[in-house]
Amino acid sequence: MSSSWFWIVVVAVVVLVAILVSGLLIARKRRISMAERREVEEKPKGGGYAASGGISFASGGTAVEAEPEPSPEPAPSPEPVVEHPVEDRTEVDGQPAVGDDAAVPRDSDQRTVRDVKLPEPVEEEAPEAVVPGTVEPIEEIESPAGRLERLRGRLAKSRSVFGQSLLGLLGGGDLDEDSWQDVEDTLLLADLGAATTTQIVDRLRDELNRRAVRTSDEARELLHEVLTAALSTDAERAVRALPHEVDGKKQPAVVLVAGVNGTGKTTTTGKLARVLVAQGGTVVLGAADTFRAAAADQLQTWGERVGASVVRGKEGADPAAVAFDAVKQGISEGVDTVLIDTAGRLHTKTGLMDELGKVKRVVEKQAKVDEVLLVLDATTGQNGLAQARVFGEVIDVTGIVLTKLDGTAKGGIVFQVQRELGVPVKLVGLGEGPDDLAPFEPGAFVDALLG
Ligand SMILES: Nc1nc2c(ncn2[C@@H]2O[C@H](COP(=O)(O)OP(=O)(O)OP(=O)(O)O)[C@@H](O)[C@H]2O)c(=O)[nH]1
Repeated sequence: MSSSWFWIVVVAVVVLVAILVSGLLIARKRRISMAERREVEEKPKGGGYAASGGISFASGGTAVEAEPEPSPEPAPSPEPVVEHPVEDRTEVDGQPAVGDDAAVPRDSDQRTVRDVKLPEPVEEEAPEAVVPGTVEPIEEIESPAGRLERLRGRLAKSRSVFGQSLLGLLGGGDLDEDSWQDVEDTLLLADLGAATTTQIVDRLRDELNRRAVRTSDEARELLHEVLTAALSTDAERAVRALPHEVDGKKQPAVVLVAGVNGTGKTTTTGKLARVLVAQGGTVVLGAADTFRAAAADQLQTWGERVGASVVRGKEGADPAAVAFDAVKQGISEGVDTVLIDTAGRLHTKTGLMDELGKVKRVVEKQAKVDEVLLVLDATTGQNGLAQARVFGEVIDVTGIVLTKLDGTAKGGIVFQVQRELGVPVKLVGLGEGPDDLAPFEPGAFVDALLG
């Protein structure tokens, strides 16, 4: 019994020792595996790749002065970073967020031309000048160079839709049929008319292939050349408004200004008088618009302003009689130019159109009409062309004045008017101001269109 108890105690001790030893081994094994795992977790992310600094972003526009990025680390990043316009953005933590570009344009350069307000040209204060024979001081006229600069600014509207889209299309090199269709549409939308558009597109296609145009500068040069050529004419663009001699006696130049209502005849007559007087000429203004009393008053104001005498009749008087009197006075005073402002008339009213023919015939009883300027409002587009055709049948139009070019994105009407009427555009009206009249020069005009 005692020996059996002895063996039971021995076996129990052996089992206890075995359990203790294996428990120790398992515990040790577990400690090692946990320690190893901690080691793996402590490895740097990215498989051990360590960048030397933060990623630098730069805006696409003008370079902004670099500033070190604020960092939680004591040592600032050596890499320059671009200032980040946080206040302009939707997110508040200063970090890029998905889609935030779509919500807020970060780069002001991305704004379209339409959003930009063009600065008005700075008006220089005109010094006073005195016309010989008058005591009234009159304003000095802006130089022709200044007026051309104004043309550039005023045509900016046309430029944004016309020049820029054409340059965009052509500057890209080889054009597919869709792109050529876009070029054609742009020209038609700018009122160049079907015939002129076809001519210009054909020419552009030929030249684009021949010259292998690749850059926007080359495209601009080509466009400039083709458009200028489409505007050129053999006809004289000078306004015939200077005196000449008849039988050894000075004869004033007679200029008749015609057009439908509201195109800007009176304003153009006044502006023209201003240019002539500023060049030292003497002018008589004939207010042959006897339908609208205000028109004669308007011309009278212009006369006082520029130092020209005005001949006017009673309201409803025969316009031909007023025109006759104006020329008579001009001859007797020995002035250089007689400018006759006629009444606006609808080109569809045969009676009024006939009357215009009569004005010319009556005036020519004493002096030749040297220039018949037809004033067309550029904003009326194709309608202006229809007017011009009818006027051309009644009186011999010798020059076109295209007014209100400042108010239209369709400067292209110039091309059509000249091509279809065979009459040169001589002057362009660019606003209501006294100096907003400029000579028409194809090169300068195309320059302004293309920007
Ligand atoms: N923006 C702009 N306005 C112009 C231009 N030329 C004339 N105007 C304005 O067009 C309006 C009509 O001008 P008028 O000179 O009275 O026109 P009109 O042809 O004599 O008019 P009627 O006597 O009614 O036949 C006026 O408000 C002018 O200031 C121009 O080149 N640009």
